[in-house]
Amino acid sequence: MTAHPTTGFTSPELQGRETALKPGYMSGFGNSFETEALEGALPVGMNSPQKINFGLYAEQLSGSPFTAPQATNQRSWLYRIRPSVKHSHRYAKVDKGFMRTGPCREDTDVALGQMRWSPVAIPDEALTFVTGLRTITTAGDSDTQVGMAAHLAFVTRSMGNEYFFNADGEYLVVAQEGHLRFRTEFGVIEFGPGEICVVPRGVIFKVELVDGPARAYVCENYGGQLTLPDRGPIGANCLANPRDFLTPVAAYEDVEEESFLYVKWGGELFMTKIEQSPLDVVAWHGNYAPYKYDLRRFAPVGALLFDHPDPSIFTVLTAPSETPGTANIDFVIFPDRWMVAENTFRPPWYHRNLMSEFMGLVYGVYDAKPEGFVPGGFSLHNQMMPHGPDMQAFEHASNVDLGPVKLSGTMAFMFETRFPQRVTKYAATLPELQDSYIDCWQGLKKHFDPNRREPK
Ligand SMILES: O=C(O)Cc1cc(O)ccc1O
Ligand SMILES: [Fe+2]
Repeated sequence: MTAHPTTGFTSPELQGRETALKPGYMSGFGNSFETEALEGALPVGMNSPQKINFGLYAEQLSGSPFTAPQATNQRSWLYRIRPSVKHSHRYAKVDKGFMRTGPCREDTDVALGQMRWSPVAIPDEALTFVTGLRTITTAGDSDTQVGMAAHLAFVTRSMGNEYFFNADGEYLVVAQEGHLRFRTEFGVIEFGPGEICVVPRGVIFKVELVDGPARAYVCENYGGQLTLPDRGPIGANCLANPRDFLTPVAAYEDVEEESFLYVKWGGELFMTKIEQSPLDVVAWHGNYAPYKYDLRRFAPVGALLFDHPDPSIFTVLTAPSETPGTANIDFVIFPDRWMVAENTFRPPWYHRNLMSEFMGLVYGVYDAKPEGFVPGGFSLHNQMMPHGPDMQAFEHASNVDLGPVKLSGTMAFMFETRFPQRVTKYAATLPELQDSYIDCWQGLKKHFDPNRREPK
């Protein structure tokens, strides 16, 4: 496997070398990349010559309208053994299992309120990334390209001659247990707990296990692509830095055997049989491609003297809407960090929010919920539903001596959207749904005393 000579990112050369860059990846966010698995496969200076080296076909994959402004225009050119159109016969609708797509208003008896689930155990049955995808919430409408879905993915079996693409949105996959290998049209991405992988809408891939059964949280973005947030007065550095995003170098399969291509389109699942592997892209260039990111590379910026800033300072990626500052999705993390604020209630404040908040915990302890919110579990604080630290966290944070404290070994995250999130029937009927969640605030005491003044 060799990358394009001009990029310098050739995987064999990097193998075994102590380098910031992992073998097989190119660094940067939203770059115009170019990479070839066979030297000379990329046409030079043009996209579509009359004939292409090695008898390859040229194909454009557009992630934005052709006419999108330069800053949001996304497309890649793929040089492949056969064009994708040869990768499909007639599509047949197949059982979509527990996959749901917004708008989805399933009849559930679930009462309005704050919700939390214990981790759902990885099932014993054989599940691929496709059959093991279980939708927890949906928001907005995939047809109008607004909103999102939050899913759990259980993977107990690698996909062999099965491949998949999602026409309804892009996937942001947050590994929680076990490593996953995404073999995509663009190359191979391997990642595990603490890392994320983003697969843009329409990109064909299959998922393999690396070290045993895996569980992941997945955000499906129906809207415009996830991008880096503007840093404003923070300046040119910190938070998620572009160089830490890794896109794979080209890698292809030249496999002539019957394969099954699954397609999620319009909220339904379809399948078509093809005669060969669709991962036959020998070279590609462009800025529309999958990538991975290690969340531990996130450089947090926070309160240096007093008060608790809004969690938007921990935004890793954002999918903007047409309204400035009102995201279709913000992907926010709560990583290791020092707490140093003086005379401050340090955990999240009590709040009610226009945006709805789906949270998960990859590992460690979340400071607002030391009990009950455990790795692999998840919670939903929907539009305008009040929430905040549980009684135990409130009493502790209100009375503890405020020296510098490091929150270590922790990684919580939030999928935050401007839309209300509708809970699926699957999620509403899970035995892991915690009936007693709201009791965590029941013990909050009345401390009010008109004569009590805190010392200045
Ligand atoms: O609800 C939560 O736990 C997430 C959250 C964290 C925080 O520091 C401030 C606001 C917020 O919604
Ligand atoms: Fe919140």
